[in-house]
Amino acid sequence: MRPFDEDALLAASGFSLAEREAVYHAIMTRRDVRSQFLPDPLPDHVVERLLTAAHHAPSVGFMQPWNFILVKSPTVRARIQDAFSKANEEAALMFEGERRQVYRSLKLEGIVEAPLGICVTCDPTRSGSVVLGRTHNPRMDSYSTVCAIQNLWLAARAEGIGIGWVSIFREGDLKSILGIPEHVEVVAWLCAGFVDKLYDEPELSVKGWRQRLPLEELVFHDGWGRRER
Ligand SMILES: Cc1cc2c(cc1C)N(C[C@H](O)[C@H](O)[C@H](O)COP(=O)(O)O)c1[nH]c(=O)[nH]c(=O)c1N2
Repeated sequence: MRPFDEDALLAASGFSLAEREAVYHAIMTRRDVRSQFLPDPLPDHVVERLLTAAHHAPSVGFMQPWNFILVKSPTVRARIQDAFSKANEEAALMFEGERRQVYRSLKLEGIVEAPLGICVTCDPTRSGSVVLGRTHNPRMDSYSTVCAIQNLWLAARAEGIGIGWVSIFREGDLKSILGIPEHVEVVAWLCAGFVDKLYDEPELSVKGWRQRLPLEELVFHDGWGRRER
């Protein structure tokens, strides 16, 4: 049994205290960015670091189903924003009354403001039809792609780059604008750009849309709903 002594745990991790704190700092201060993007272009070598972080994510059967479509073209980004606007109007109508008003007041994308868009896709055919670990749940390839996105998001935080995930689209619109093959899934449109400030808390929480749930309500022991240890 490992001792629960903090110094021993740290020594066993192979991380210095500062390194460990840096990991948690990136996790706790990462934010979804919609409107604080600076216009400066992102240097290619920094984008390369973000993509390398993404590419080191875990993936089911090590299938690495992702692709990253880097979109700098303002014209293409304007078309993507049109696709968002159409879907966002449909989305607004799904909320009732005052909630619809609040929804309409939220800024939910920075597609044109951010100097780089990254469309992250998942190719379910990447390593044949039978994939180790995906045999009984085909969604595992999408989950793997989401792991890559989270790696990129955290690396971006450490680089002073904000990321905003936009998902309010009809997938077919993005596919036709970007020429994505039918069998490939669009997982995310990420807005990326330098930021000089970030919200301390999720913007949706600051703006009263929804608050963070207490962790203890979400943790069960030895079965669904069991809160006692
Ligand atoms: C799969 C997925 C899809 C979306 C998001 C996230 C994820 C994980 N988020 C961002 C989301 O609103 C945000 O993560 C939460 O509000 C928590 O805030 P922080 O990320 O901690 O700042 C998001 N935000 C937004 O403004 N427009 C969007 O379309 C989406 N879509």
